[in-house]
Amino acid sequence: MGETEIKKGLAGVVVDTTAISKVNPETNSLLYRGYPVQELAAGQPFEAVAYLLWNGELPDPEQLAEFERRERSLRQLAPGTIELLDRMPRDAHPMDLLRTVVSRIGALDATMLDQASWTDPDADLRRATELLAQIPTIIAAIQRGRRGQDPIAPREDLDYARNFLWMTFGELPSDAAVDAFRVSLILYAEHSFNASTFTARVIASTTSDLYSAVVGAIGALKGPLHGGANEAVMHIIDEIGAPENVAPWLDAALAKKRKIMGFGHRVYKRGDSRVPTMDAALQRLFAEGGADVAALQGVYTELEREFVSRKGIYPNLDYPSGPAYRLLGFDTEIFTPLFVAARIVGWTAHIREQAASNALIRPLSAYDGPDERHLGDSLG
Ligand SMILES: CC(=O)SCCNC(=O)CCNC(=O)[C@H](O)C(C)(C)COP(=O)(O)OP(=O)(O)OC[C@H]1O[C@@H](n2cnc3c(N)ncnc32)[C@H](O)[C@@H]1OP(=O)(O)O
Ligand SMILES: O=C([O-])CC(=O)C(=O)O
Repeated sequence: MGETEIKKGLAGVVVDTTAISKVNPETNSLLYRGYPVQELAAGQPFEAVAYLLWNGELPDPEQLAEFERRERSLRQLAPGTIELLDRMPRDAHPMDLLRTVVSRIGALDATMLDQASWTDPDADLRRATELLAQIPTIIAAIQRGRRGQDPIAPREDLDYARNFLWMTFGELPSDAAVDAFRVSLILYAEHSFNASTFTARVIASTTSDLYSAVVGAIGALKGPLHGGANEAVMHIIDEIGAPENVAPWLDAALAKKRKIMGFGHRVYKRGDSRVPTMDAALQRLFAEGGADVAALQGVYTELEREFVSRKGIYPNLDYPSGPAYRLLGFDTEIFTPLFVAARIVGWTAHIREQAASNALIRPLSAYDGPDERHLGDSLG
């Protein structure tokens, strides 16, 4: 391979510019269009953050009202969607169900018949808004289907976060619970060139369409090294069971060289900028009490303390989000779809940014297979 330096996993490689967000591991900060994400999470509606990421500026009150009106008007699913879900295995992974339904939304969009429209920025904003509005309706139906319950229709009198919880559970939780959900959506909405966003940008770079890019991104997010970690965190916490089991469990896991899900990050090496905000929301949920909270809180606290002190590897956003989603009442397998619901904003912002200044993404590889040989060689 000569002098070629291989950057395995593209680690440390800067492949393009972006104006959407800035992840800064030096200052442990994350800016959305210049605003610290903590400031946005402190009080902005998720809808305002979506508007900001797509348009570059926060909406004024009229713009926000118009954006909310439009999002609320688009929440209904196309005919046949629930029937499609019913025809798939009820115990299929919700990410596979969601990926399939999103793909169908693309097939139903008549503008896909016109190739010239595939990368049209206005059409893409319309498509992105429809996906933003409909993904919660799909996820809520999947969650209810897993419990043998019928879907609940969206309500236009409720904001995004409340409507999502209403469609899932048929009741509204406490204000602290709604707020923890809103905070998680804002923190999950965008994170520069992470694996799923980069996947979306690779697909967009071929001048394919937004739906194809989103379906690919859903596939990339599903992996436990990326978004699937919020589900995997919960499996680990359930496996440990009680705080006193943490140390022996960790001894065995590390001896087997298991990855401890919800810890570590490709970019942040001294802690994920979003964790303190999500952890504070989780602590407010813990304070509300309820069944099994003590064991969950105990394992969560002890595993972080023990793993950080042993390895110096810090929690990422998936670590507090998993337990928060458990306390909100979602099945563990629904956690990564919830990440999709938020990240659709970042993905589609990046797909439009890629299209606006496109270059086909096609890196090089260093060949290390057999030297040139010929079919006749083996005949001796
Ligand atoms: C929202 C998100 O997508 S955030 C990421 C969610 N993913 C997870 O939580 C999965 C668990 N974490 C990991 O697998 C990793 O930390 C990743 C994939 C996120 C980042 O990995 P990379 O940047 O490639 O770092 P890499 O995996 O090389 O880790 C460096 C070292 O730390 C160790 N390490 C990193 N994370 C962990 C972990 N969670 N558990 C155990 N060891 C870990 C590695 O084993 C490696 O050790 P070594 O040098 O002795 O081989
Ligand atoms: O940035 C990454 O590599 C993963 C991540 O935290 C995210 O996508 O939110």
